[in-house]
Amino acid sequence: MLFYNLIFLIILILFLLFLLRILLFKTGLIYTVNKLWRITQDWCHVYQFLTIPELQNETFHHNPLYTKLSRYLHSLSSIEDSDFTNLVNGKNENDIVLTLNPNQIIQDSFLGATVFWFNDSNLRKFVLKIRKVDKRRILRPYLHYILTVSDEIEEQRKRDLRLFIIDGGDRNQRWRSFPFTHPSTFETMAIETDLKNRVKSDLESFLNAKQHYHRLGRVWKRSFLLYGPSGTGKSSFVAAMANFLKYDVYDIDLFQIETDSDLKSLLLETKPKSIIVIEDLDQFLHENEKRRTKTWLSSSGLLNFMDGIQSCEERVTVFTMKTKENIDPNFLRPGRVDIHINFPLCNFSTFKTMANNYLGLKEHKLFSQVEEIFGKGMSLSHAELSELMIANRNSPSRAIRSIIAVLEMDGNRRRSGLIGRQGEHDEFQDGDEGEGLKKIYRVLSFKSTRGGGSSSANN
Ligand SMILES: Nc1ncnc2c1ncn2[C@@H]1O[C@H](COP(=O)(O)OP(=O)(O)OP(=O)(O)O)[C@@H](O)[C@H]1O
Ligand SMILES: [Mg+2]
Repeated sequence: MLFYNLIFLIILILFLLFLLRILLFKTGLIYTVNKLWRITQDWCHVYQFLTIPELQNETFHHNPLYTKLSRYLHSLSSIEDSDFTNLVNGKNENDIVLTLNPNQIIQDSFLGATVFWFNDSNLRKFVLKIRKVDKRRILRPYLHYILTVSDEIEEQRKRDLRLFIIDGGDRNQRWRSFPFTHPSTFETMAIETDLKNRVKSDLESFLNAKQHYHRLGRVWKRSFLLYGPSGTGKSSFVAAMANFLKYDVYDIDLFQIETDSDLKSLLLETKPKSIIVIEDLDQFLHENEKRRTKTWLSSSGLLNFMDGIQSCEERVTVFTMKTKENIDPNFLRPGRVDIHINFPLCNFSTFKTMANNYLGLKEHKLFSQVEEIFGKGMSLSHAELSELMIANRNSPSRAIRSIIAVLEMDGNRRRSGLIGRQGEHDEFQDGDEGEGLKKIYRVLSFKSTRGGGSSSANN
């Protein structure tokens, strides 16, 4: 009997403890208990207060430690849990950042010790409250740790990529920059795995090849030509390269450049660790042949740029064009362009990758029909396929049926010679769809005067 009573008592105690836990969490009592516990601890310890003022006492110069500490404190997760926190906009309009409220106390721990920080905004200083017993043990390594973390955060912030475009209006400040947030990566692009890996390893070896280039007396730069019809992913590939390398992007619209020296000075204003993109080079070269005005960028100016005469180190240059036909081979020779990558229209394999990415389809009964049509030589660009898939994303069967219909319609038209696919011919029109990176960044309000499964990569 006694045994059963004991078991009953244990179960009852466990149940009550369980209820108490729920009560504490749900009602905020746990918070009050924690606070009381902290006050009790405060009574038992001797604390020391260290201040970090914003201005250095005698000189009234800015105290760099204050900035670094502020960066560190604002990155702490405990700032989210504290009673009062300010919400302000970050550097980007869409960022919301938490900042320390005056007299708000936040907690941090280091090497087993707990320290407290608060912001005395009237006197513009941060105050560190640290137990005397911990001070000798942790203060130096803790401050050192703060500086290291703060530098890392700053480094990361600086590496938030930016897209630079030419500001036609401002003669003094030619480059205008915006956050580069394009989500394209080599993983999200439907391109052959082999090509993807070759490009990635080429870029990786470029990153580590500074000494190698210099030993050979060459400028440490790499250049790519991406060519293929419209909508096959050339601009998306540039974005993927930037995200892979963590390089900023400078988008050069050759139509906005008036003279050779203009191009030169623009290049000299670019920073290392950047990709310089020249979209639709073929279009420019063809139009340039027609114009021949004196105040226009010359072919030799462009060739000098490609040769790296301006010595722009640590840059990757990317040219895009629809076709290499009728292009002066001088522009394409090795050294000026290191790697040529062809961007053809989709084949069945790229279609399957995109069906998997966009529709979550690995297999479907209509796939054999699609394969047959691709086998007959009919095709669509990645842009066309992705549009059809996105528009019908709620019904994969409908998506594939509409792709089949468009492919067949396209094939019939092409057989009867009604249309030629854009980009298969050397037709270059003003206001062409291919405004490249600017098209991607249409969201930016800045207006410029003009826009500006792969098969092979060959050295
Ligand atoms: N390989 C790909 N994988 C997945 N989607 C792709 C791929 N290529 C293109 N797309 C889709 O097509 C759209 C257009 O691609 P993008 O602008 O990169 O083509 P482009 O070759 O630069 O065209 P243009 O010559 O007209 O400038 C992209 O936004 C993307 O949605
Ligand atoms: Mg493009």
